[in-house]
Amino acid sequence: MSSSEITKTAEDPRTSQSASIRIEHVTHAYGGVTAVGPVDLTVRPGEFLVLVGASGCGKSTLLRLIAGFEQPTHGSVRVSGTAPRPGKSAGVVFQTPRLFPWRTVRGNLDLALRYAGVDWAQRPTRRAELLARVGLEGTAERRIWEISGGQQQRVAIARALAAENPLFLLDEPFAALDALTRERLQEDLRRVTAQTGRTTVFVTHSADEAVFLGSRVVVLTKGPGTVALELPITLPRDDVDADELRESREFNELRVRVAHAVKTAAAA
Ligand SMILES: Nc1ncnc2c1ncn2[C@@H]1O[C@H](COP(=O)(O)OP(=O)(O)OP(=O)(O)O)[C@@H](O)[C@H]1O
Repeated sequence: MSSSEITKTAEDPRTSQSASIRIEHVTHAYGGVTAVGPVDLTVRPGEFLVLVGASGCGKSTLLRLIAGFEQPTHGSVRVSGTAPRPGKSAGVVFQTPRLFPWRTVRGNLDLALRYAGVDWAQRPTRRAELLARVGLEGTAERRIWEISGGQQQRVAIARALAAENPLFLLDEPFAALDALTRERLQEDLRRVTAQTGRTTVFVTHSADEAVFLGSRVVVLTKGPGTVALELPITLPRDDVDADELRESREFNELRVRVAHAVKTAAAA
């Protein structure tokens, strides 16, 4: 299957609500110290782009620029043609779930739905849809501190999906989870993004995770990060058995290629 078949196009109904991203000659400095760039990148509607690189190369900074939380020092970032608006242009998931621990799952999701302007009467239906989408049916009345770390991260994903933003940004969301939970969440995220067709940018250290999730992987050089490698991931995205995929020769060849590029870029 070619990468163009995997990457949904603008005509695909699943991507009609998806964002494009254009990053042109972008650098970002904190107090005069350049953290990332110069970077040029284009993300097409419906793509699942994964940014990989060594610690400190600027992955989170790039994601924060796309979210509009930071402004580029040079160059421009455009989401569907306009400057990103913090908290509006994208649903964002961080490494820690950042939920209200004393509230229930329902309470956390209802806040997100209210913030997204969803009518009170529609909230129960939307909430049930979101919980089903992230595999959390039956947990609505549990408090955040009563559920596991993996379940909390699922709530964070559901919350980020609540506003139906055309862009979904995730910054190492599974880094703190055990290996099995991490694999389950990767599988669910792969399914959810395939269902919604939403443009997604995901940050990770892991070559394995990058190849499993991405329709394209971008490896950054060590800080200040620039693009060291862009690799289309030509693995099937719909109706796949996750274990078979992880054990396939194609998956492992791509994984080795990305891991090698990360190592080389970090040493350069
Ligand atoms: N708010 C900040 N103020 C000053 N420097 C910062 C700030 N945020 C990040 N940096 C610096 O910018 C560089 C890139 O950081 P960033 O967090 O973007 O990298 P990263 O690749 O996401 O790292 P990690 O994988 O460890 O999370 C680092 O040198 C970091 O110390």
